[in-house]
Amino acid sequence: MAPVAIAAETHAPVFNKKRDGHALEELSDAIDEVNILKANMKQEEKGLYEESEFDKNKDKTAFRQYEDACDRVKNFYREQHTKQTVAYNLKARHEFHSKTRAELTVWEAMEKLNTLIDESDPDTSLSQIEHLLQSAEAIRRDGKPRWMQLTGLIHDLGKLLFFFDAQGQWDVVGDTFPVGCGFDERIIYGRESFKDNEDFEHPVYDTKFGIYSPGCGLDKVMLSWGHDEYLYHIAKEQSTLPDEALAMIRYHSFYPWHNAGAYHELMNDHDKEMLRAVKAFNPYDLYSKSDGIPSAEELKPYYMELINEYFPNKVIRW
Ligand SMILES: O[C@H]1[C@H](O)[C@@H](O)[C@H](O)[C@@H](O)[C@H]1O
Ligand SMILES: [Fe+2]
Ligand SMILES: [Fe+2]
Repeated sequence: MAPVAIAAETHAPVFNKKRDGHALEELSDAIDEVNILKANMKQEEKGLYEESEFDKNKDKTAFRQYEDACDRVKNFYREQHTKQTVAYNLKARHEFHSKTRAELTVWEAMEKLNTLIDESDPDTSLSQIEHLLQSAEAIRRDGKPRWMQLTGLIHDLGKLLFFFDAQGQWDVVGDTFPVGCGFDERIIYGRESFKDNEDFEHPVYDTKFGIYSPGCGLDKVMLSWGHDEYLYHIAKEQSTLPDEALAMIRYHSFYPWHNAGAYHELMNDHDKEMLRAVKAFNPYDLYSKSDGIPSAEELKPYYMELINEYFPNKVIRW
């Protein structure tokens, strides 16, 4: 018997490159399509303030332990609390409004951020794109509104500042606090950590209301300059995100306010409503840091659609 006939009788799986290669390609295209459809399936949306499942099983005592933090974090805050002054704040705001630093899509901005490791953060050493996707995915899994999922995805994009006008990380990352009124004990490492700041014990800037007045509203208050303030201005001008989203962006690092209850006497009625929104956002930012690492490539189609929904111009002026 000829060898060819034996192969045919035993049905040996002979790979035919032309025929089978094509079938494999089609199969892999079909799998890609199913994945994209799955990612795009719109879930039932829950309300912003509806009870959340997300942080129920998180050990909250495992986060933000600043007394036990490493020197990298302690040194960061010593420098930040020394250099964030009224004078610097005015200068940084002026510089911000004076030019466009770059033109990038939201996704390109996320990719650019990928090399930055945040020195102020005791809870994660992941790259920023991973942290952004973790936050967005936690919000999405909980069925929260689409605009909030997008807010999770972009909330730290202001850290791009580091690649533009920043003087280090101290004017980009870390918790925020007001300048121009008294440094509150509830800021990380307390008042003592401001002793080398030129505004410390200043006759106006370091008094309870300083340059502000009771109930004046946080819009009038200069928060220390960094990623929140920077992205807030960009999102306010270039997106259609609602006020709650803008507040989540502007105040998410203002822990002395949203977490420790400081500076409440500066709030107006609108701020009281916004405080609820910021508090609803916070667990997804903080506790998602211990979740698994999401795959940017797989999630990209879903989030691209969200980005296009709220940023009418594809290219953002940074
Ligand atoms: O270290 C972190 C980090 O920089 C975050 O992006 C910021 O939002 C937090 O407030 C801060 O504690
Ligand atoms: Fe942040
Ligand atoms: Fe964050």
